[in-house]
Amino acid sequence: MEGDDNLAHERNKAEFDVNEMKIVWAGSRQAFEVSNRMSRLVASDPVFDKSNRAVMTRKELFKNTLRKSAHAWKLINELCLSDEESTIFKYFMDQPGFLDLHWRMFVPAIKGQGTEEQKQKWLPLANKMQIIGCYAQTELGHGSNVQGLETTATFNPQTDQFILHSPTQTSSKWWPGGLGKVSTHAVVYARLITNGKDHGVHGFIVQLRNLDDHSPLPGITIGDIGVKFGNGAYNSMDNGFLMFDKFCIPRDQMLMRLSKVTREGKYVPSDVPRQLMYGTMVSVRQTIVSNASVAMARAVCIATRYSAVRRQFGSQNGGVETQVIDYKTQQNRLFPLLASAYAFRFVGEWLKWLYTDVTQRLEASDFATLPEAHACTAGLKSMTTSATSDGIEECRKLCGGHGYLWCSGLPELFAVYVPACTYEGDNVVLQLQVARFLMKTVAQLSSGNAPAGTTAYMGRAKHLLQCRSSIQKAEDWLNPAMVLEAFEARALRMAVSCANNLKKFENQEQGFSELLADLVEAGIAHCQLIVVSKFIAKLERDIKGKGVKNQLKNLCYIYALHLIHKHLGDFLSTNTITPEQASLANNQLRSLYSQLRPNAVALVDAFDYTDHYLGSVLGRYDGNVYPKLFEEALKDPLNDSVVPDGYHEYIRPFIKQDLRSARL
Ligand SMILES: CCCCCCCCCC/C=C\CCCCCCCC(=O)SCCNC(=O)CCNC(=O)[C@H](O)C(C)(C)COP(=O)(O)OP(=O)(O)OC[C@H]1O[C@@H](n2cnc3c(N)ncnc32)[C@H](O)[C@@H]1OP(=O)(O)O
Ligand SMILES: Cc1cc2nc3c(=O)[nH]c(=O)nc-3n(C[C@H](O)[C@H](O)[C@H](O)COP(=O)(O)OP(=O)(O)OC[C@H]3O[C@@H](n4cnc5c(N)ncnc54)[C@H](O)[C@@H]3O)c2cc1C
Repeated sequence: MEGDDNLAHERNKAEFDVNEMKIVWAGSRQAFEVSNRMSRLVASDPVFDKSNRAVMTRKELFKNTLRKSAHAWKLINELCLSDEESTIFKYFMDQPGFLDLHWRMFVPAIKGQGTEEQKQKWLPLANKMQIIGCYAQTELGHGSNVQGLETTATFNPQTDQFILHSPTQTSSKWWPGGLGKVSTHAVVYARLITNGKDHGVHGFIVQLRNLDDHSPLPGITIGDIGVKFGNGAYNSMDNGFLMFDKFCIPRDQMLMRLSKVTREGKYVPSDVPRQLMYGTMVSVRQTIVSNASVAMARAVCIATRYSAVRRQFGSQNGGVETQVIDYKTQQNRLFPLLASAYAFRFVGEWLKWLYTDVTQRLEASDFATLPEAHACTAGLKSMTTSATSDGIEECRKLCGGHGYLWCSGLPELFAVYVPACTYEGDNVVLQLQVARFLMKTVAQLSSGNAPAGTTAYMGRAKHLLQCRSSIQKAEDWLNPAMVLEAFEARALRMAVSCANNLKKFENQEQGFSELLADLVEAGIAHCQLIVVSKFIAKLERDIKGKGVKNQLKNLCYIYALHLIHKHLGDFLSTNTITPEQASLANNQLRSLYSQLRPNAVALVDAFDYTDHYLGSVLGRYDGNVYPKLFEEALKDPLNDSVVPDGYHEYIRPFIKQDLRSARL
């Protein structure tokens, strides 16, 4: 059977309304319409071609990214795209570049931390891209430990200026995207010093380059930090370094919405939590969770379509071979990833709601939910990006040898995606923030304060610490209350176990250091509970379309039960379930895989990705894999000539046994 016949046959088997599922995936009919229109607008424009990124030199790749960015900006203006449309348009451009940092970090940092006057001055320039900005926080010596940054901003009352200085090599800014070659400005984080006193890290708007000829301003040393992981991939981004040599900026360029420095040099501390200074990171972490579902879906779409096209073994007497998607091992690796894509989509929707809610509360000076918002954004960013990076790599392996080809789309996707485990907060460091939050919540349980939000379940500690799961047969694992209870009991018991172990240490910080590995596991268990509970909550909503809810139910329970299988040690060692109940979960999982199987291709079609966005010969909508693999191979520059360059110098001497003449 040809690839296109395979996929057409798969699509005919679907038991649900794919068009309605597309709307559930997009979040609303309107969101679907925008996403569909923007992705096709990008795909139809030859400037956004991505086919030769792997064979471009770094300079070519970078210049091509500038070209794409300029073209995108021109189209956004000509077509009067809304903010929502232009964000999605840039996303489907699928080209990491300075625009990401300008719009996602520089502009939000000014919006969140600038005074009204500062916003009035800087935002119109930034919104029209008359200045281009980046987010310069990380230094050569410190990234995770923000309080350990070394760059100084010393107030000089004589000139009413701050003097920015990099006192050591390790204080050089290192990593900011867009800094190396493009940005004219940056929001720079530096230690504020007034009257010889260090007030800790604060944000400043700093001009870096001359607006006429783009040269760095005197007192500024700046450049790109060099080639990063993978061909093409994130190398389109100019991650940069920056050093200040007593560089002066006016006082009104300190971001002063939170704390201030007066004309006399008096420091006026913030009367709101100083952590609001970290607000830009919280906002980006929230969007990274939604992006995780997109990246996971992209990899899964490629692996699912290819698994339906690919056949190996199983033929008798020359008949058709088995589609590899029919092997239970393939399903056991692939279907949980498909379920994870949907799970991350829905938790991303919820996190967006939570973030909007906390933002509105902060505007009304209600800071009560800030720790929860920080824990959720940090923990879910960590959990979903780790799972997605691993998932993309698993999808590559699911595609066998061809998955290793650049044109499968998976190596580049992995190389672009994997730094998400590090940027915007290292995943272990962020998960430890969740653990701290959990330890505080557990410590307060005896005080009578009922925990709220995502830790509300801890208020039922008495029950959850001693309950035994009442699962008796495999179908019980489709009971939402029973599944939730298992995840709640496991998460609570792991957190309480850490808290009890902490008590054994006289010094709590030392205890925390000793127990770091267990604390991370407790944080992950809590985050997995959040994802499962938000998926279950989604099923309780009104979901339209023939068979759509049924498919979502299958995916939800596949997500939950595969986690039980993967983290069985946690569930058994906390006595949350018995080995027999675990075995029933496995039986149920196998049955769910069989139910999902005929719908697999339609479930990835529901992502509505264009072939342009997927960028994969293996994941093509028409399944026409083999002829296109040949086409791609023939395009490789090595195939430009039949006899390769270097033949006469380095190959012929071997064959003719005249190695003395080889030019070594
Ligand atoms: C194939 C091609 C595909 C192409 C695809 C293209 C698609 C593009 C999509 C792109 C998507 C996104 C683009 C993003 C681009 C990424 C850019 C990356 C940018 C960066 O990385 S910027 C730098 C980020 N840096 C960090 O994240 C640093 C991490 N560290 C910290 O955040 C903190 O320092 C900390 C570790 C969390 C805290 O450390 P510490 O405890 O020492 O901190 P403090 O003493 O300052 O605070 C203590 C107190 O405060 C609480 N707290 C900490 N942070 C926050 C917060 N943000 N909000 C609220 N509260 C906070 C902390 O919990 C403590 O509370 P406690 O006292 O214990 O109650
Ligand atoms: C592609 C990319 C883009 C980036 N873009 C930007 C940008 O635009 N702007 C910007 O300012 N920065 C940017 N960064 C920097 C990024 O935010 C930092 O690299 C990140 O915050 C991690 O910090 P680090 O590099 O100092 O890691 P480190 O903290 O040095 O981590 C090294 C190891 O130590 C472990 N570790 C560290 N602290 C602890 C602890 N307390 N407990 C247990 N383990 C610990 C970590 O888990 C990790 O395994 C970017 C980075 C990358 C890779």
